[in-house]
Amino acid sequence: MGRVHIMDHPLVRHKIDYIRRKEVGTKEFREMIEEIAMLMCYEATRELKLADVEIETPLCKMTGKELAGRKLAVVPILRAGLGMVEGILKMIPAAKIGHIGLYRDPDTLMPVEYYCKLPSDCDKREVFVVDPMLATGGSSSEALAMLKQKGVKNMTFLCILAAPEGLEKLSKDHPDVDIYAGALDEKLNEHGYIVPGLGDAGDRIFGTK
Ligand SMILES: O=c1ccn([C@@H]2O[C@H](COP(=O)(O)O)[C@@H](O)[C@H]2O)c(=O)[nH]1
Ligand SMILES: O=P(O)(O)OP(=O)(O)O
Ligand SMILES: [Mg+2]
Repeated sequence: MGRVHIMDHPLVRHKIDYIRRKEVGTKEFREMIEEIAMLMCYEATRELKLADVEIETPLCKMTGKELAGRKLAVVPILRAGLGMVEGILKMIPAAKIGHIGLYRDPDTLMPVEYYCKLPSDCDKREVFVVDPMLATGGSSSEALAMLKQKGVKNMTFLCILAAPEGLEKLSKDHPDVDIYAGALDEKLNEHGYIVPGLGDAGDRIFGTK
């Protein structure tokens, strides 16, 4: 059964509540999304497997540890997920990157697919799927389903803000996937926006509004 982890680190909380402010501009918003993603990645990789490795320090030989097991991939849901990629790569620089393009139809709130390009060996990798906003859960649930169709079995989903509705849908549709959320907000409004939220993450990251 996948687990839901709501971050409780003071740095994450401080940074999230900072960028919620409507006066925070594109440059600062983008930089802080990256920093939050980096901190969340640190937590979400806690259970990666290690193996022994023989090394030599300037003083002596020792048995050290190195990452072992499955290789990693990061898959942002376009566009907004792109804002989290650099932060995650700071922690796991060797990860490969796939892209899933989904936009949310403004009337139906249903996800519409427009792009999918994944590493060819994605099915053998541990995949971190990222989108800053888990609102209705439609986009992230669809993205995870697309990845499962390509044979991916090991996935973790990371978002910066989650609404209760999205968390419920995603954990019901994909009970095998661990979910990490920077903060859990109160509700969705009638347009499917997270409240209190931070607005449209894609527009704030790319300055398109
Ligand atoms: O407050 C919000 C809510 C949503 N978004 C964008 O929508 C999708 C996720 O919406 P779902 O309803 O969960 O499919 C996400 O990719 C965001 O780009 C937002 O920016 N702000
Ligand atoms: O989910 P949307 O429609 O908000 O997409 P984008 O991330 O491109 O703003
Ligand atoms: Mg958007």
